[in-house]
Amino acid sequence: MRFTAEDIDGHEVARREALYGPLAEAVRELVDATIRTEVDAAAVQEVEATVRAATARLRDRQIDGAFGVRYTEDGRIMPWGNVVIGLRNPIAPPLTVHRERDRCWSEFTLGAAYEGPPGHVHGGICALVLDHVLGSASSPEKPNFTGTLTLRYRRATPLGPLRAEARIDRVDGVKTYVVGALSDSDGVTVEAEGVFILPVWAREGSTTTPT
Ligand SMILES: CCCCCCCCCC(=O)SCCNC(=O)CCNC(=O)[C@H](O)C(C)(C)COP(=O)(O)OP(=O)(O)OC[C@H]1O[C@@H](n2cnc3c(N)ncnc32)[C@H](O)[C@@H]1OP(=O)(O)O
Repeated sequence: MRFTAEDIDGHEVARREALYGPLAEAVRELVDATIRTEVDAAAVQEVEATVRAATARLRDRQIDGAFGVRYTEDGRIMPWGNVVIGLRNPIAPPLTVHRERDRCWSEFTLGAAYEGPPGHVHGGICALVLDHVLGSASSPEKPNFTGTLTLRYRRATPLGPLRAEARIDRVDGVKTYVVGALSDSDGVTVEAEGVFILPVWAREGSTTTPT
């Protein structure tokens, strides 16, 4: 498991955010446009060549494998490759998760890239978002892992503006039980319950390391 310390200060973090955030946002727009475009064949082929050239340019220099979770010496976490919140991940909507004591919530919009049933969010994407928001609520600091996630899809979730929220129900040793929901403007679409578990290597007195 890749947790990496980066010896950089707040200014450097901000510089990288300002550099890579707009790139990821531009690629999100590209994904949306790729799904929805109706331009002619020549224009599609021209854009394909442009995109392939842009990808090759970025690959001139790249890391091996995934981004991992990086952190600075002053404790700032940079989960920039994360599929839900990652600043550098165009697949991430991305969510900004807010916290207040034992509750977390996020308001966000899911567009054409997240479609399952026509005009509606894919059920796996609902699970993805709820897993992350419930997991965030389960612990402000420690890296809890999803042990069990149970969902009840009450009605289809329309693409568009949505809200996910979660709160701790109870804590039992290394297990934190969390409840939450995904909602649109008409109310709850998906209910969720999760058991989040502190992995062995993060437990008090553990001498094991993340694998
Ligand atoms: C940037 C910040 C982002 C924060 C939000 C992140 C949210 C997203 C979270 C994820 O997506 S994590 C990725 C998906 N999850 C995994 O890949 C987990 C894979 N499974 C594991 O790593 C281990 O199986 C797990 C850590 C879940 C448990 O293994 P352990 O060996 O640590 O469990 P252990 O045997 O010590 O059991 C501890 C307790 O948990 C219980 N338990 C174990 N596995 C369970 C399970 N799967 N479900 C429910 N309970 C479980 C077990 O019965 C026991 O209960 P008791 O204390 O009452 O005896």
